Order: sequence, then structure tokens, then C-alpha cells
Amino acid sequence: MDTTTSVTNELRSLLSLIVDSAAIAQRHIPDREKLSQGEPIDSELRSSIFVIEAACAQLCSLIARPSDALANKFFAFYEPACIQVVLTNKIPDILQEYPSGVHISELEKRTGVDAGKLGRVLRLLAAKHLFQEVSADTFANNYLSKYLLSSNPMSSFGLHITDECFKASTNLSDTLNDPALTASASPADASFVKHFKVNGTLFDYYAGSSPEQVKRATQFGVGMIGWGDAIEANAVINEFPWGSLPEGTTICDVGGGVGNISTQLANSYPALRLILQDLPHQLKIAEEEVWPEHAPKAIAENRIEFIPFDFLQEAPKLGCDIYYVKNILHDWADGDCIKILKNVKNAMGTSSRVLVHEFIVRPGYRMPKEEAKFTQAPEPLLPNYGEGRIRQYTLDINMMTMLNSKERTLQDFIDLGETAGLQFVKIWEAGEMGLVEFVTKA
Ligand SMILES: C[S@@+](CC[C@H](N)C(=O)[O-])C[C@H]1O[C@@H](n2cnc3c(N)ncnc32)[C@H](O)[C@@H]1O
Repeated sequence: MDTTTSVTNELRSLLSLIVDSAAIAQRHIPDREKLSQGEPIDSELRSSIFVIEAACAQLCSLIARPSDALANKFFAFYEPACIQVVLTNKIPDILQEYPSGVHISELEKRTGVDAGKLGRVLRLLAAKHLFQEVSADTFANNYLSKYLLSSNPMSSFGLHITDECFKASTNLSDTLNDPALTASASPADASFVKHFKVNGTLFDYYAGSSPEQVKRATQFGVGMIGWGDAIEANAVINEFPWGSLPEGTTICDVGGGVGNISTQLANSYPALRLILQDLPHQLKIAEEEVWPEHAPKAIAENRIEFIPFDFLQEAPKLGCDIYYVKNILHDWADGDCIKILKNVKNAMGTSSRVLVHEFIVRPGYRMPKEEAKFTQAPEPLLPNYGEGRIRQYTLDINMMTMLNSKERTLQDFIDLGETAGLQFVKIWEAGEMGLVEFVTKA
């Protein structure tokens, strides 16, 4: 096939994917408000969004002039730079007071930022569909920017990413090219540490007491709620068959923090018995504040136990039916992950299962359907959905930048499990993340 025919065919196929997926998205337009409230999303709609984002990006890269496409990629960093300006000055909150728009002179009065410069920042963002420019030098919120009010955890997440993560990323190339640092897996050698000249790691920095450290640690903590919403971490509540587990099934939430997921499990599935395990300071907040507010019935009915522990040093509670390990392994280098998994294995009975809940980084090449253990995008899209599911790769690079840790492929998880004495069973897809199921090796 000559190049003209193959490009024409690809273009036609992409357009038809966009048209078909847009028809699905159109049926869900009445649910649009729900999408901005963090409610679980219909899986048909989710797939159509993945396809539209992937196909539009692929279409643009197919037809744009290479120099245009490349210049846009080089300059992409100005978008987060401008977002940091508007979030720092709570511009979405101010715009919310003026539904038909506010002049930049008023924004200068309220923030102290030069009106002309702030207007240019807002104009760039409006051109990227964040805010709208309603008349001369007059701006208003739109569907997206309304989601950035300072009361929304997404605003904290935006500040975390556009502040310390963005600044740390400017050091990534230097860190990777430094022979003394390039192969290090130590969090104390991460680009973040080098950029901010921190003594220790990101988490040592957040534990510090200067006003800037406290502000950034708070943004990070609250921002994680926004991130969980962005990647639909709670899709696991509806998309794993918890409801068909026998009455009294015990679920140990290993390193479960304050119980973000286990409170939801307790509320949705009263037949389950939950055990929350984490470091003592997290469990104190869980037991005294979070569970009494978010899952009081589980406490009253004695369906939750709080057991402090150190997952690097000791096993969790013995003989639970399921050990649920969410967003733990991506914080740690392979050696520590193996220690954590071995400790879990030491607690397991013969019928116990482990569910590792993480992004599962997908390869960019297409596999024969019978070999791929997860859904691949329809052709001619990249099999990993490219831009449609780009967050798995951006988070991976973010973990590298901030902690020298990583997101992992399915094979990485299988290998870690194998070394820890666990046998891979299957992968469950849940939203953008996946659950890797293991049992103990015979
Ligand atoms: C990224 S958070 C994930 C929390 C929770 N699984 C979730 O996804 O919401 C990592 C958790 O690991 C816990 N953690 C870190 N080091 C630990 C250790 N040595 N023993 C037990 N928990 C630890 C932290 O306190 C934190 O709650």
C-alpha cells in the first residue's frame, strides 16, 4: 500500500472511531454534571472517552506539519506554568462571583498581579479550553475551570503538580545524565531532591516544619483526593465482585492509609469484615476521625479492626481472605516491594489472595489478542490508547522525578510476586487502574 492510501485509510478509520464514540458520549450528556462530582462513570462512556482522546491526538499528529506539532510539544510546559499562576491567585474562585465575566483590572485589584500579564496568562489558558474570554480583557469560568475552585481537591492537586513536581522536572535530564545518579533507585537521589537541595527524600521534606513545607505537604495530602478522582481509583468498589464474596470474608487493607477505599467497601458491602493496617500515626487519624465520620456503622457493628504495623518489618494479620495492596508498591524500589510482598505472603493461608491495585503500565506495541491479558484499543489507535490513557505514563515519570520509584508493567508485577513466593492468577480491570491477583505458590 502506498503512503497516500495508508494515510487516507488511517484518517478515515480515526474519523469513524471519533463519530461512533461521540454518539455514545452524546447519549451521556445528561450525566455531565455527575462527571464533575466524582461519581462513578459508566464503563461504556469511559471507553468512548479513551477512544475520542486517543483518536483526536492521533489525527492531529497525522495531519499537522511536523514543525508545528513539535513546536507545540516543546512549548507545552507553559500551560502548567500559567495554571500555577491562576491557582496561586485563586482566579477560579474570583470568576465564580461574576458569571458573565470580569475585567482584568478587577482581577489585578483582587490579586495584585499586573492586569496585562494576568490577562495574557488567561488568554493562553482560554485558547486551551480552560476559562473563556467573553469580551475584551474579560474572562469567565467555563465547565473545566469551575472544577478548580480552591475548595475542590483538584485545585490542591493542580498546585502540587504545577509547583514542586513541575519545578523538579526541570532537573530530570541533568539527573538522568549524571553518571553518579543515573542508575540509582534511592529516593534521596531523585530529581526533586537535587532541585530543591533537600536533605533526605520527598517525604522527609513534607515532614518538615517551614511554612512552605507545611503548605506543600497539605497540598499534596488533599491533592491525592483529586488525583484519585481523576483516575477513578474508586471504580474498584463497583468493578470487582466484592458483593459475591461469602458473608464474613476478611479484607486486609495493607498500607491502607486512613481507609480511603476500605471505608467505601465497608459502606457498600456490609457482609465484609475489614482490617486496616498502616503506620500508627495514620491509624490514629483513621480510628479517631475518618471512620467515625465516614463509616460509623462499620465501627458500631464491629466490622473494622485497626492494627498498626510496619509493612517492611512485619506480616499483616494472619489468615485474611484478601490482602488488598493499593498504591503502595509504586512508592518503593524492587527490593523493598519484595520485602512488603514477602511479609504479606507470610500472613497468607492456603486460600488467601493478594490484590495489588496500581496502574499497570501497558506496552505501546500490539500483541496477539490471546496473549494480551488486558483490553487493547481498536486499530488504528495505539493499542495502549496513547493520549487517551496517558496518565499511566505521566505518573510513572512523576514517580521517577519525585521519588526515583516507578509504575510497573504486568510482567514487573509478576516478577516481583514470583520472587516473593506468589503465583500470578489474573488481572482485573477497574477504571484506569488494574488489580493484579496472586495466590501463594504451591
Ligand atoms: C500512597 S499511600 C497509599 C494509601 C492507600 N493504600 C491508598 O491508596 O489510599 C502509601 C501509604 O503507605 C503507608 N506506609 C508508608 N510506609 C509504611 C510502612 N513502613 N508500614 C506501613 N505503612 C506504610 C503510608 O502511611 C501511606 O498511608
